[in-house]
Amino acid sequence: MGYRAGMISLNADAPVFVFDFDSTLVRIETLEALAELSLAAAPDAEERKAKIAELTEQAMNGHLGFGEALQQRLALLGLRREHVEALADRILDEATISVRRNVDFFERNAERIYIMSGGFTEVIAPLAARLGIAPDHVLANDLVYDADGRVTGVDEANPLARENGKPTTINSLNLERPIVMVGDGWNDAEVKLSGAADRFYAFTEIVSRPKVVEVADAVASSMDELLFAEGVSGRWSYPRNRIKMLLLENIHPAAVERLEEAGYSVDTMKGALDEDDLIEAIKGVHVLGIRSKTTVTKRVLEHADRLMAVAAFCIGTNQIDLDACADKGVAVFNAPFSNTRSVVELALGLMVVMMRDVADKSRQMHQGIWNKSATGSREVRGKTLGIIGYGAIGSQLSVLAENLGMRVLFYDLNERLALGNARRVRKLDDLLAESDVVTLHVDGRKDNANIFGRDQFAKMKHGALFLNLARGHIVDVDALADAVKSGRLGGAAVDVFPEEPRTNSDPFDSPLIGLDKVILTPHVGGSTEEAQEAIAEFAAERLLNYLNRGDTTFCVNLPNVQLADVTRAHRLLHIHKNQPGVLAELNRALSEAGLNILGQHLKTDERTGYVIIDVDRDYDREAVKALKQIPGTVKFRMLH
Ligand SMILES: NC(=O)c1ccc[n+]([C@@H]2O[C@H](COP(=O)([O-])OP(=O)(O)OC[C@H]3O[C@@H](n4cnc5c(N)ncnc54)[C@H](O)[C@@H]3O)[C@@H](O)[C@H]2O)c1
Ligand SMILES: O=C(O)CC[C@@H](O)C(=O)O
Repeated sequence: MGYRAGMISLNADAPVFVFDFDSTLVRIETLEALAELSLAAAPDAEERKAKIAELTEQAMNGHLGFGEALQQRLALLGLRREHVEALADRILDEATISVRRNVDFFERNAERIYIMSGGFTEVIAPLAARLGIAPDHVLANDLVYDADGRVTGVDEANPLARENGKPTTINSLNLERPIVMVGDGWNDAEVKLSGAADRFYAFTEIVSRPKVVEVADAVASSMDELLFAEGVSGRWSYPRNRIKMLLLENIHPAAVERLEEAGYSVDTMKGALDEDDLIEAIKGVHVLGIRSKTTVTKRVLEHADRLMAVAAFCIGTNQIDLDACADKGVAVFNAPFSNTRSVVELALGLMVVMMRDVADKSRQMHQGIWNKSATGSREVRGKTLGIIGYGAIGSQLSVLAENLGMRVLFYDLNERLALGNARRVRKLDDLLAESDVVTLHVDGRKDNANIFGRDQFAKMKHGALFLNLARGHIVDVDALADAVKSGRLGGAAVDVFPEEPRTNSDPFDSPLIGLDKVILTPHVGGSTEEAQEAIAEFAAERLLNYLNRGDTTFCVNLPNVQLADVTRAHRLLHIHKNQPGVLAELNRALSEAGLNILGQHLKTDERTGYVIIDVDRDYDREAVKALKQIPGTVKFRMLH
């Protein structure tokens, strides 16, 4: 279980915290979990479990006295010692996610923390031990067993077995005030309502009960939120669940899982949004996740009131106005490698399929035509492959194509290391004149619009094959359609188009539709299960590193700075326009604020400067705000 360490300490005048257990420190209700174990073989298991769940809800909402509900539920359970032990054995895995994230808070402040539950000491004990909470700070019911290990009830002398058990228990302890009660149920609310606690937080990470929320002093949807609200000097400068992420275009669930596990609030949508809808949706959003169909324009950014980062869960970032993002201090990330192998495999497959005319043969077969013939059907072995754009995809394709026995030529604007026996050509025309197959793998920068048109098709070998799995706007599709119709090209495979539908329910149109010798695929070069999962993990990690520690490694529009976690320091992150004087002003403000600087990094590009300063935690919080006022400041945030 991924528990984390850090530094969160309470001041001497801090409150005593009393935490409920079920649906607060753990995501389960103990009695329901025990029912799963004890009723596994019972013929009427479902009925009894439903009854137990109903009694739990009634008690938690205050419709049934807790003591009575406990007795009735125990009677339905048929519980034995081994069931209780089995649940205790796995209770660490049931800890609530935000509790795992804040285990250091419990460890460091165990003396001011109690766990109080109508559940059972034996089940709570392992988690309490993991959180550093001593047994005498665990207030819960003790089960009574008969000689055969059957549970016969609970220790009736314990007030927690009866109505108003929690307030009675707290009062009997004579704890220092103030006391903060945290829980999801009505019996937790009762502690405050009876005056036994000073503040009550309705804890809603697992379940939110309107009646409980209504009487609460505040709602804590996670431990982070609770610590923030209580002003506990903690690991996080801002509760993570208040940071809203919007992921569009059916991004793989692994990303959602990773980001939610880290404590952020994530909303998802299946399709892309057009500019107007995105303008509406982006308000209040801190992080936007997209793929290739969502365009992030300057106009969208003008309405992005909270945006800190955009993640392209793909390679291409041509759909994002990168400069406008930099000018707003919005960091943009992508996943430059994760789907490259998938594109390469599809390109190779399409080459073989086109060389053998498989698509047309398959279409004929579906029409009942048996056309067994070798005419026009060739091997790829020995043919010349011309790769335009020898980057992550082009260069991998080069290696695999050589392994199939192809001769490889490539053309790239930049110097690139030729892999294997591949040969770099200086002029595109030379590549076009020599290649049996020409494949495009250049990036989607604006300058690449229509770089491949009538002139280029005219310079290709007669009957050569053409592939575009890069970006739609790079190729003049009318010219491509004419080149196929005229027989100049022997075939084409196209995965990307100048106009692509935003969602699977929108229509698709292209001059290439219906042409023989043309294979069309709906921009799926990188759409494999492996690639999508790998992208999700890669991009989510980049976002977390940026949000949690300011690391901009792999950022495509801000200076890249690799940073370690913030420990024993507060981190100030200052993004500014790269203009004279900002750094001098920054240092002046830092010295005026009396900060003890533990570490400093500065990196600039032509547009932007990024300064990261780790400072001793003892400083004047107000003085630091002066950093925001420095002329040229684009964004300032703090992490601790
Ligand atoms: N079909 C899909 O699903 C899919 C999936 C992933 C990537 N892509 C696209 O594939 C393309 C290649 O991706 P990559 O990761 O290999 O990119 P990359 O940035 O690693 O490589 C691109 C290469 O093209 C070169 N280049 C750029 N413009 C050029 C030009 N006009 N002439 C010659 N060379 C030029 C660059 O110097 C670079 O070496 C991108 O457009 C990307 O968006 C498509
Ligand atoms: O998944 C997508 O929408 C785009 C895939 C591909 O074009 C990329 O840029 O990685």
